Amino acid sequence: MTDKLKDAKIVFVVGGPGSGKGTQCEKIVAKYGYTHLSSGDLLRAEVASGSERGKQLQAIMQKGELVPLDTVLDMIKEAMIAKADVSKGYLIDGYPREVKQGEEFEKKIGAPALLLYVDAKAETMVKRLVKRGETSGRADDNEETIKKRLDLYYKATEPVIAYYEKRSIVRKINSELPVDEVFAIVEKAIDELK
Ligand SMILES: Nc1ncnc2c1ncn2[C@H]1C[C@H](O)[C@@H](COP(=O)(O)OP(=O)(O)OP(=O)(O)O)O1
Ligand SMILES: Nc1ncnc2c1ncn2[C@H]1C[C@H](O)[C@@H](COP(=O)(O)O)O1
Ligand SMILES: [Mg+2]
Repeated sequence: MTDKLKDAKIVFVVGGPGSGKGTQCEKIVAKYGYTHLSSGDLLRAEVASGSERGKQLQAIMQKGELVPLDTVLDMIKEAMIAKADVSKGYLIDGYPREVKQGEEFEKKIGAPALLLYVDAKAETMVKRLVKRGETSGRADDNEETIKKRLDLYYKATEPVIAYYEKRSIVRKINSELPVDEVFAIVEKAIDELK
């Protein structure tokens, strides 16, 4: 574990592709001043840098697959340390994607205080992503890759929720509702943390 992060308030934000994780994180940042770290955004920044590693990551992400655990965990840890002196809390969005990622995070960084489980129906997620794909420029917002991302979510990521439910830190958020109504549920979960 890293000393600089030993007292960090950590919130995992988990949910299917297009469930609304990033949308809710933005609202949490605006109200609570937390640090938002999306593993997907960190990876896309590496891709955008044009590095050799970025090229390899792009190929994996375009197929809707998961990048290697160490790559993403190192990026998150580095970004957390960079904000350690000023952060009021961390939103770790899109991580863990599988139980092993959660275990390794806890060994190397620390334990989450809360897991926000952003829940929407598959049909809703697909519709949102297809629409987002009209303007996002994301190489993975196309129907073929969306299907793979969804399949992988149900297979690899849903078990993460069951794993943390045993510790009673999971708050399920109904993301079928309009954005502000979803946020009202999120606020209650964050307020309980204080
Ligand atoms: N409650 C909502 N109602 C309607 N549209 C929503 C809602 N929440 C988010 N959206 C829209 C905004 C985006 O265009 C799209 C996906 O939301 P977003 O927050 O980017 O999802 P996400 O971060 O979970 O997806 P990804 O896993 O692909 O990063 O859906
Ligand atoms: N935590 C992660 N582990 C492995 N791969 C990841 C992780 N977070 C993001 N990725 C890769 C694979 C995803 O399909 C893309 C996009 O992520 P998103 O959360 O939808 O922005 O990046
Ligand atoms: Mg997102």
